[in-house]
Amino acid sequence: MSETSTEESSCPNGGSQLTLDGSVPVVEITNLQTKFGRTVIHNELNLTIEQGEILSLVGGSGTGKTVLLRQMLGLERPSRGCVRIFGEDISQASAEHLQQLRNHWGMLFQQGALYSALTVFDNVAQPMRELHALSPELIRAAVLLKMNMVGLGPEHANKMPSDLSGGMIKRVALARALALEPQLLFLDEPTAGLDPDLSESFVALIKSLHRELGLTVVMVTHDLDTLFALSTRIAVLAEKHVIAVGPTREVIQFDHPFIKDFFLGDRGKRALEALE
Ligand SMILES: Nc1ncnc2c1ncn2[C@@H]1O[C@H](COP(=O)(O)OP(=O)(O)OP(=O)(O)O)[C@@H](O)[C@H]1O
Repeated sequence: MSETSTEESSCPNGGSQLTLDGSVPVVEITNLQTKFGRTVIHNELNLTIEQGEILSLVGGSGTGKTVLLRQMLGLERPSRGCVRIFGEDISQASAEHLQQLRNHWGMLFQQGALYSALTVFDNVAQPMRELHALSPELIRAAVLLKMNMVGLGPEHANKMPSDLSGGMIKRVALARALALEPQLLFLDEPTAGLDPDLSESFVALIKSLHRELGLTVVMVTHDLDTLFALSTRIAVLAEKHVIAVGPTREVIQFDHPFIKDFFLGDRGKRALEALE
């Protein structure tokens, strides 16, 4: 885990605030502060994400979206405050426990991040093999099932990442992110680098997987079409914290220069019109 300047990163006693239906939120971030040296990136940042949401994080460049995502993944520790995932304080979790928790979430990195020396099959199988608990037959069946879920037939199993198009790399990376049947999926710029048609079909795939698997999704994206098509709520990062969070239509009404620029420029208006 990489270190920011840590002062007292911990959660208040007493456990998670329950949601309206009495369940524990999937993600609960409380009074989070992130400092690199003297530079404060986040301050008094709060965010709760409930089961089944697709929450998109947006904000200007350098507002700390990626850092926040990495903190939710347990890859970075905040300087202060609390990050609970499935009710567990992950900044206090031991490396071993964090590894177990990681099996409950999947991550799709921006560039796909496939192992270039491994075939499609082996890339998807890798998280399953790391469990050291599944037989080769079970892994084979599960890999083919995950490939099928993302629209890749068995004929692609022995291909190398260098043989794949950008859209296929994203699909393989998504199959790998889903390998351990996570309840929570993190997406970093899922449609970056895809042309509009591929982007649209990848969005449709995420939408159907979200529905079928009952996933909770946390996404960082600059792409307004992707944002509007997928998000059940949007959280806007500015001035070191979440300045607005809610359904798209509510957030875009919020009176803030970043929100006006980002959502109500020409591109934003076109994307909104396409949604109506
Ligand atoms: N390990 C680090 N050490 C020092 N500064 C860092 C570190 N990681 C991130 N930062 C700084 O924290 C700030 C937030 O970075 P982050 O990558 O989270 O921004 P972002 O909102 O994702 O930006 P973008 O939209 O441009 O990708 C940046 O100013 C970055 O330089």
